[in-house]
Amino acid sequence: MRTLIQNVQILTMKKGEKSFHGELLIENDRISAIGTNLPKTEAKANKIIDGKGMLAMPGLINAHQHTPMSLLKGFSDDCKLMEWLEHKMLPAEARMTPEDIYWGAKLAMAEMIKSGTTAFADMYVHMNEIAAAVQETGMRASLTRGLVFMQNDGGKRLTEALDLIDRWHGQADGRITTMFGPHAPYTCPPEPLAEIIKLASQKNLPIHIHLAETVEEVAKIKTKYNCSPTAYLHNLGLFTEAHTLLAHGVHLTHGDIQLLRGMKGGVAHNPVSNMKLGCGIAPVAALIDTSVTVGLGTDGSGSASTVDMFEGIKAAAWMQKMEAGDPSVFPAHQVLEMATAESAKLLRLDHETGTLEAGKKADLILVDMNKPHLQPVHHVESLLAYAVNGSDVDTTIVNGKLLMQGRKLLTIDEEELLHQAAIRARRIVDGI
Ligand SMILES: CSC[C@H]1O[C@@H](n2cnc3c(O)ncnc32)[C@H](O)[C@@H]1O
Ligand SMILES: [Zn+2]
Repeated sequence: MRTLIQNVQILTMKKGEKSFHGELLIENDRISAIGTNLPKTEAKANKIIDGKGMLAMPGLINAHQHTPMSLLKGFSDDCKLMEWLEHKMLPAEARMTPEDIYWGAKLAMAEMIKSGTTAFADMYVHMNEIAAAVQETGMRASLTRGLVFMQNDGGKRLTEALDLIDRWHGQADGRITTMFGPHAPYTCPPEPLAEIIKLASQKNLPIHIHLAETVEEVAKIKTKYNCSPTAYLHNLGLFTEAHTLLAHGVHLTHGDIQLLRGMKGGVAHNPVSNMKLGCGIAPVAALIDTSVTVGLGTDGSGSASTVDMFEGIKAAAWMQKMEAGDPSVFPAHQVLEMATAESAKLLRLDHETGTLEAGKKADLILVDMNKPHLQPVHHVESLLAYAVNGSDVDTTIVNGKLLMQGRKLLTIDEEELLHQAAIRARRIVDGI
């Protein structure tokens, strides 16, 4: 199958490359050619997409998500993280059936496809159902069985994590990869955490974990282990043993950031969730100055209310400009890079996605720029970072396959999805 997208403005997100008018040829799952006036592309194509008025860019990569929490959006807002988690989310999650997880995950995937996300990192439970939803929807995902060791059934959960890895790593035409997912320093004692780090190192698989999200977490770990959450993970060898995706990293001291220097992986910054839960402002500039990779995530819509990465892009830029008291920090190109190429590094997918290049996977979106709020186009990247909304995405392509065109979902029955989500969400929260 060869698809040609012609007559389109292209932003590759390759370092130092400006946007240009041209064409892009997709052969099966990969980009085979990209540029201006490519020779004989029309003759080679089975399908032609006219990109007039559109902007082609790499699909956005959501580096931290809990997809089934889409069923809990708006259920508990305006309260502190621990209260939100312990009194609202956990009781609701205890009522979710595997089928609820499947439909909740699919609901988040529909929202992601419709707002320009092509790949995401997920941490949750009942991962077979989430993997099945990924297989059907056509998205790319790095899946993690979240591991909480507060009760005695941690062993069973670890077995489930290993089962996810055995069954799904590399499946769905390679669109699914897996990680280990110890939930957070405050839910994972040293012994099981050390075991997980050893397993991740042996299997050469990454670890996805929440870190230093609240001041309460920092105080808890200090009381329990007499160190910071970051030092706790460092002392267990995490940052040298495994590629690590750290979600949040809000409360990091200068000393903590030094412990992250040279780590494989990096930090998923979740500005919307952090602001909405009143957690604080992550030291993104200091992390980047220390050569720590910082990608962008939304967190689940149970906290963030939305998994629209274009909202995250705006929030990240504005939050850092405000914090620095300097509008020149985090310019448009840099925040777009966080949501694409840098997030790809966190998912260990940068050899395949994150930029538009011949040879890479065809994971890309077309943004419809022919709208009042997106005209005139002085600087494409400024509009993408500060003016585009998720609903401006017209077309979403993953692994060379169209998942949405003209805003119509092509792999999901939207009507059935909305019906299932509504009845299930009502049942789950009823009486909590
Ligand atoms: C064991 S699966 C994942 C687990 O994480 C919970 N969760 C969702 N968002 C957050 C967050 O911001 N901080 C900590 N934990 C979070 C989710 O409810 C699941 O129980
Ligand atoms: Zn989270």
